[in-house]
Amino acid sequence: MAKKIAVLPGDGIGPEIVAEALKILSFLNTDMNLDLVFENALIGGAAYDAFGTPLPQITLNLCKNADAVLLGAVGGPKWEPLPHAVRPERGLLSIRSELNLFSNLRPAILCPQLVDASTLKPEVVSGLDIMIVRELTGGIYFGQPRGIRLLENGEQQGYNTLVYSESEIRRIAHSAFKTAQKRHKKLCSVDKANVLEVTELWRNVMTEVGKDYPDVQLTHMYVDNAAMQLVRAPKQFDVIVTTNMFGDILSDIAAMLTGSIGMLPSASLDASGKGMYEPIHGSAPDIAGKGIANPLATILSVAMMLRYTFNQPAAADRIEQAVNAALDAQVRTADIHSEGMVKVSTSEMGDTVLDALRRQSRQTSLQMHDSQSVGV
Ligand SMILES: NC(=O)c1ccc[n+]([C@@H]2O[C@H](COP(=O)([O-])OP(=O)(O)OC[C@H]3O[C@@H](n4cnc5c(N)ncnc54)[C@H](O)[C@@H]3O)[C@@H](O)[C@H]2O)c1
Ligand SMILES: CC(C)[C@H](C(=O)O)[C@@H](O)C(=O)O
Ligand SMILES: [Mg+2]
Repeated sequence: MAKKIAVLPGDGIGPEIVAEALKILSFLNTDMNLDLVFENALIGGAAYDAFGTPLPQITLNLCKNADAVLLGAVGGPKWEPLPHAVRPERGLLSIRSELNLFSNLRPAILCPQLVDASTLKPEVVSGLDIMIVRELTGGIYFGQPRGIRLLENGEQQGYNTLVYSESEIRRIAHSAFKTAQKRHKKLCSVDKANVLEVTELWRNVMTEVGKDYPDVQLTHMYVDNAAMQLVRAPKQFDVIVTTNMFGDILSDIAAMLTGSIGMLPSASLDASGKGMYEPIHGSAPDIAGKGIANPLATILSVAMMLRYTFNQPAAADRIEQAVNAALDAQVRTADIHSEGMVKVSTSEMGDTVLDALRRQSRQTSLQMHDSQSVGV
């Protein structure tokens, strides 16, 4: 049976980068008989403008009935005056929560061609390959109570609540340990257990779950130190597991180690492996509509979709190889451009990746032809 992908372009550069990712996915769908079908829906500010809510029921139903979701980005200055409950960002939080996408994988990999684009010295970053596992449906993003209230003395007070239950910590811990087992078996849990009781519980549960994974070396680090260590010596990390808000911040830091926030993809998974795939960056209002956004984070998110939800590692490998080939061809969007490279637009970058995929197909059919000829 065909597998359905819900496509939510969102706001700002969202539609521009999703269009490039769909070029790639549609080509592979035909080339590799993946049997995928696509259906679009509105989310974020675009949904608010059409329906008065950032997550309309029709979008939610589509996503619940889909096998995977591809999302661009949401938000922008146009919707900033709105009350929080209907802001574009709340649509994104609601879909993550409604689909139970508690495990957010954010790989920070430095492509060798972009060593010069990294903010760090080559010897500090070359070969960088770390995975941030961010808890995505709990913590301060969702804790109640929240709001802004009027105090008796007449001043306003803003408040949010950082809460984690043992079961929420335990499930992200298992997800992180399993991720580490498939990599270099090193897991660093990042918290603020010296100050926040909730993350003392986080640390205790991580340690307890760690007993089920004796092959994984577990360490703990405070978040302020982790931010510093990511910039000082990022290759000390293999897998990092952390809370919703700390993961949000640390992944933007890690993005710059890879050259640009436009390079970092993500997978947000539920317990069954169903997932939503999106770049970690936002709607980039400052460059929206200019055709200069980097689509590679979204294209690489599609590779994660093929690997994690559709169990198509060969198709995922092809995308990653094609992205490498595009970088080898020295084309660069503005955010990763450096002297001597060819500056390209969003769609030209997508086309270059597509050309590389086409070349792979031709090479494969030539090889098949050659081996058949030899057989004759
Ligand atoms: N997942 C999401 O949908 C998501 C993530 C982050 C921020 N946001 C929202 O996006 C809006 C803008 O937020 P922000 O400016 O803080 O963060 P942002 O990630 O949108 O942009 C930060 C900077 O990075 C640049 N940038 C981002 N993506 C890029 C790309 N693909 N190619 C080249 N440059 C890129 C932007 O031009 C900007 O200078 C806000 O409304 C915010 O809430 C949404
Ligand atoms: C837009 C916002 C809700 C979102 C988050 O904080 O999770 C974004 O920053 C991200 O990293 O996906
Ligand atoms: Mg973020």
